[in-house]
Amino acid sequence: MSANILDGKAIATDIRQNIKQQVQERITAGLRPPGLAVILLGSDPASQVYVRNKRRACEEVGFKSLAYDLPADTTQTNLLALIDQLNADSTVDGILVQLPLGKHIDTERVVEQIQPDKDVDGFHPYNIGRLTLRLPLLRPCTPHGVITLLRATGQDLRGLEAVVVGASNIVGRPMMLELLLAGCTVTICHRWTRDLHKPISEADIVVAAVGKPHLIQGKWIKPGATVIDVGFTRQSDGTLTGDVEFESARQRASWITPVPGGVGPMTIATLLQNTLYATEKLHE
Ligand SMILES: Nc1nc2c(c(=O)[nH]1)N[C@@H](CN(C=O)c1ccc(C(=O)N[C@@H](CCC(=O)O)C(=O)O)cc1)CN2
Ligand SMILES: [Mg+2]
Repeated sequence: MSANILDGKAIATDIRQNIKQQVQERITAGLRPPGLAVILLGSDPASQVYVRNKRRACEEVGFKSLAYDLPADTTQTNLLALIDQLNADSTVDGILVQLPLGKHIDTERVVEQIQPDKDVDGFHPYNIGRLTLRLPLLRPCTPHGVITLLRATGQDLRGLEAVVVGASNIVGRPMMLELLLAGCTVTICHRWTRDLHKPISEADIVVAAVGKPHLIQGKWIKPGATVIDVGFTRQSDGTLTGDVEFESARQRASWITPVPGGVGPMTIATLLQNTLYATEKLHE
């Protein structure tokens, strides 16, 4: 068996095209474009790339993009004051602070300063609480993007056994909640999990979100399973490697995401969906 490739890049392109059309319809109807403010502290090269891609994506679909590039030593007080200013700006529908932040900043405090109806990353405790209670509003982009990919396989997700490897606040934990909401039976593995092999070998869906190249061996995958690789590590030769042994997993799975071009592009497409949702459903 050789798995079908779940082409996140192509699916994300379709989503972006669809959003662009909806924005054009808004403009034609005399409505304002959605506005997204993206805040970057410092000059971490990877964060700079992600932020540049987010701003480009905004411009491409016709959103108003507000860019705030602040020095690495910006104080928490000044960052909170900028967020307050954006919270009060009625042309801003979404506010995003690129993570990770420096050690002198309390990330949770910063995230909580963003008004929940403008929290297009879906990281605010209010939005995570809503997702936990089956009342989602703004949902974390990468996990919700993974659900979009799983839906694209055409499978009924209800009753499937899903394993999430990695329990981060950005991906693993909200991924567990999204899969639960979709009707899966979910197991979450983390740094203290003693045996990864057993739950993975029984899973219909494996979502790997650790950031350790080839942590998940291809021979562990249950034949016919769907494998979603959220991890990406840049190797010394510049290539990107996922958490899953791609070639051997591909021989057993029915669907698998590539790295790059799988989950990554879905994160930004979902961010655009969240911003449009905030504009139309939360601010009008
Ligand atoms: N405020 C936030 N910070 C961070 C988030 C987030 O969702 N919100 N997620 C990650 C970084 N991230 C977006 O910010 C992100 C990471 C990777 C990709 C992506 O497209 N990956 C490509 C490969 C990119 C490459 O060549 O390096 C892929 O997998 O195809 C998009 C967004 C942490 N911070
Ligand atoms: Mg910190």
